[in-house]
Amino acid sequence: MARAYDPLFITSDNSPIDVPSPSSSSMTLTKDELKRIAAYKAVDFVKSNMVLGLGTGSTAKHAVDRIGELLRQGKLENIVGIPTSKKTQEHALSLNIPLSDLDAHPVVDLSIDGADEVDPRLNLVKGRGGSLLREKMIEGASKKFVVIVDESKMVKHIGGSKMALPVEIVPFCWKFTAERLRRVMEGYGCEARIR
Ligand SMILES: O=C(CO)[C@H](O)[C@H](O)COP(=O)(O)O
Repeated sequence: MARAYDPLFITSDNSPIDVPSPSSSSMTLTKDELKRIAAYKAVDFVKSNMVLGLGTGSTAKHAVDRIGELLRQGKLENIVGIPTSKKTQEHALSLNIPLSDLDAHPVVDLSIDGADEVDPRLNLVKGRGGSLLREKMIEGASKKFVVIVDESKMVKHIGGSKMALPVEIVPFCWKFTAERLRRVMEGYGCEARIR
């Protein structure tokens, strides 16, 4: 059962994992420190010889940092990362994490990423960081997907944060697609807007 820890962990087999509460000392952890603690915990799932999907965003960045650190220390070996964005690609390269793609590695052992919203049934909104398509491709090809979120991402229902729902479209005739989306959303109080 999920407890009110911040952050909360969930895995693709739908079983929430409790993370020990941050230090009980009087030290107050910032949101970014909590993200880092959660991200490091996610990296506990990483073993040598894995093909890893590397997520995008401020939370996933901590996981990539940790993977780089463990490789440098020799605690992890023979890791191949598949980045979900150009930004993550550059970051992983700066940490000397060997990279590949889905053509060369169509099966991914584990992906680690953040999310924008999570509902009680573990439905997610992802992609506000702008890498929705790559994330869906890489994380969809993964045997296991660890999602790292803090409490601010937990919503009663998808859309609960009232923030934009990302939809990635191809540039070709984008106005046509935007109009189709507008029609689909008609009556739901949404507007389709290009970011
Ligand atoms: O989906 C994503 C990128 O497309 C991110 O995982 C999501 O936006 C969460 O980002 P952050 O960890 O910075 O809050």
